[in-house]
Amino acid sequence: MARVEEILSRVQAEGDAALMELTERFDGVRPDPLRIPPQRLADAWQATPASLKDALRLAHQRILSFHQHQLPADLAVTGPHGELLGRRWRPVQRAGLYVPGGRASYPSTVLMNAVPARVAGVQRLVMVTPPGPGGEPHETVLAAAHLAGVEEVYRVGGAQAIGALAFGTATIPRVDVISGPGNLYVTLAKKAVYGRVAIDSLAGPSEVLVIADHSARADQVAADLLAQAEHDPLAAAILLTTSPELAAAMPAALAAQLENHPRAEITRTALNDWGLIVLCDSLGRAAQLSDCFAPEHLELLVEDPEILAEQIQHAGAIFMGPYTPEAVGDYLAGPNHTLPTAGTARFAGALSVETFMRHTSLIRFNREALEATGSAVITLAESEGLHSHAESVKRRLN
Ligand SMILES: NC(=O)c1ccc[n+]([C@@H]2O[C@H](COP(=O)([O-])OP(=O)(O)OC[C@H]3O[C@@H](n4cnc5c(N)ncnc54)[C@H](O)[C@@H]3O)[C@@H](O)[C@H]2O)c1
Ligand SMILES: N[C@H](CO)Cc1c[nH]c[nH+]1
Ligand SMILES: [Zn+2]
Repeated sequence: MARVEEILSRVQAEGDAALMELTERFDGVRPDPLRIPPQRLADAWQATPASLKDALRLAHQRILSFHQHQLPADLAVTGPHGELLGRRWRPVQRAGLYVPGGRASYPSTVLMNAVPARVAGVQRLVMVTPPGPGGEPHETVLAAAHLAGVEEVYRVGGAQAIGALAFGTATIPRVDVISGPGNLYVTLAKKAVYGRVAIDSLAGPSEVLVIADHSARADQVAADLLAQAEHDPLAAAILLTTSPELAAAMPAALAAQLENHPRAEITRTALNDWGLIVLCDSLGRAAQLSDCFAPEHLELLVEDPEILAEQIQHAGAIFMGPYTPEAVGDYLAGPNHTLPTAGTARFAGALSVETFMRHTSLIRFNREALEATGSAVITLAESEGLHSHAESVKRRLN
């Protein structure tokens, strides 16, 4: 946090100059100019191989149709005296979309950020993402931005990008909401700027917790654990199982898939530091332990996952049954893959259309309503010692 605060202070004080200098230091590239020309996004889409275009279109379509169901409805309630009480939803004006890009590239996160923002009706989408070693973000990230209708992309990442979106610089506009996942620096920066801007959640290094019984296959459990461990050395991969045979088979199953693994170093570090296999005496006990951790992703590889899911209180997303590897949720199931981590699923949920909206209360009293309730308002105001509050009602009633 001390490092992040130093980065944020520099961005606030020095603006674009700090973005150049910090990106050069952390990403090895001076991003001058910061903005990716809009035509580059269209060109990247044109250059995308047909099979990848099809996969992106399928993901986009499924994510869009799921998020369209999330649009919240306005509320209009008539009180007992005919007074109007309501709640009205409106989009924020500007959204900052963080797309990670340090240890892997995340075109899927472009879609997971941009689709709900567009469904919400946000006017201006400002995407930030770190430049790769060649100086530009990954080609497919740019292509996905084009597909999702994002035109404004800046090649800056890390805490400095979050600072730019929160404070604004000469080039990057200050936004109302920052969404999107990232590593520890990004996540702590979002936490630090919260209050100046809204954020979706603390969606940091990935986590998976698998609850498995005797019906689960060791190789599939291993693949699912490795799939999150490979994101980041700080990723967590935990298995809670009631099957001694499965627990005993796991070390060999993991080792086999780690052989010649292209991301073996990151993955091994994550497993060593944040990996765990726990033998539980019942599925109920496993559910309790899972709730203590409140995982970002919870997989239920058990005979009756729906019954077990009912017992779970805290999880960012629950994946049920043998045909639901967590990876389907990462890419195209439909619900958002940007999810709270580090125990914050106790009080936060997935990025959604509401992330990019806020609601305003509406109240319209008529004379009858004020006459019926005014004396109670006066009594309450006087009990709080707030003279003019009471007066504002009295002057209408008299
Ligand atoms: N929770 C979720 O919903 C979710 C979804 C997708 C990805 N993720 C997570 O997102 C993260 C992506 O991380 P990443 O690193 O690949 O990309 P990233 O874009 O989050 O971070 C890269 C940036 O970190 C900064 N950085 C790196 N080292 C630094 C240092 N020593 N000091 C200051 N800044 C530094 C650099 O500016 C760099 O641009 C992973 O942790 C992954 O698990 C989470
Ligand atoms: N598992 C990540 C969320 O923790 C999301 C993701 C994107 N691409 C692959 N995985
Ligand atoms: Zn993933």
